[in-house]
Amino acid sequence: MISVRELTKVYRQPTRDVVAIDDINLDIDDGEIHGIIGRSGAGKSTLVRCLTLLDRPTKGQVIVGGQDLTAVSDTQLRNARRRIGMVFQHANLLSSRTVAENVAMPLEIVNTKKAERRSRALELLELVGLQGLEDTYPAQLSGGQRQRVGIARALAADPDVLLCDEPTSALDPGTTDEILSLIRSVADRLNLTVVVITHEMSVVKNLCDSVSLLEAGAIMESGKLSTVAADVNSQLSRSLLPLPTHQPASADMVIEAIGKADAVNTPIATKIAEENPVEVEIAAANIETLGDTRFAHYLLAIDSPEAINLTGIEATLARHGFAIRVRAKQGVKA
Ligand SMILES: Nc1ncnc2c1ncn2[C@@H]1O[C@H](COP(=O)(O)OP(=O)(O)OP(=O)(O)O)[C@@H](O)[C@H]1O
Repeated sequence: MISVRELTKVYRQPTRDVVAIDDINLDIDDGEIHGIIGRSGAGKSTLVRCLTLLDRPTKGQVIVGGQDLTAVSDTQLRNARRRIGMVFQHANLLSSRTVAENVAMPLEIVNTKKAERRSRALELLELVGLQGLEDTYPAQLSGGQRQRVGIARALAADPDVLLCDEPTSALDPGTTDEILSLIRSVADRLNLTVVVITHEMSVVKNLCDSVSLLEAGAIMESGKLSTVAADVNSQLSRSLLPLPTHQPASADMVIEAIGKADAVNTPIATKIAEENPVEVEIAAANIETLGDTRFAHYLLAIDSPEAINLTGIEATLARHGFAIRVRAKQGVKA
């Protein structure tokens, strides 16, 4: 549905060039909700502008529904943009217009008749849970309600793609949860492909099927949430399944292990101790559900009076479905 190929954006400045987007490749399937997470300055805003061609990429392609937006005429681009609904951090509603008129604005631009605009607005307001508020004004609404209006407006022209730029960054945690479940439910119902730009891992955890980590304009990691989380060497996994910060001062060996699904039910410390001549302590643990899958992330402190046979421990963990990363191994057999 959405393919990005070798996308690059360089801002030319008098003294230096700023590479804001650096050779990005990305494929997002139909109906998928993809999160792009990055810190301030990572290039998120530039990427959003390049995805909609509001900013011309220096190089590369943005292909939406089989159409390369970098290679079409201005008229074709305007039409293509109508298939992409935008949700912003602040709903950016017009204060002089009613809620229904705000929702219908994308239809006004394409000269849809007034009665039809009204009926579409009412339908969408019901979809986002704001029935009865059609004739109120934005100032009479809460932040969460305003964002619901923003979502309804993004859906007015019946898009295939929803591009959400920090959709919950201005909201409190409870309202954030409500807006994320609304995005999920409209995406499912209308079979939308969704791109969510965020700096918050909780948005990725609660909403997305897949994720990319953007750093200094480049994608460092990308994949399905369940695959990325299970990768013990992944930077994203460490943020998706964070371990408590208080961890053991020392042990002969310290291992991080991540398992998912059935592996979560295994008493892994007992299994290691049964199969290897060592003592095992679970020094830190995090058990979480991402999407439909349960994950266990452990920090195992292993001690032994003798040199430790790492291969044996690795075999036990692998047999029970755990991927591991050895953090410290002063007690390991050479
Ligand atoms: N118009 C511009 N001219 C020059 N440099 C720019 C321009 N827009 C962005 N940049 C630079 O590109 C890089 C990426 O900026 P961008 O605003 O896309 O990051 P961001 O991840 O959206 O950050 P934030 O979350 O703080 O908005 C930064 O180094 C920024 O200074």
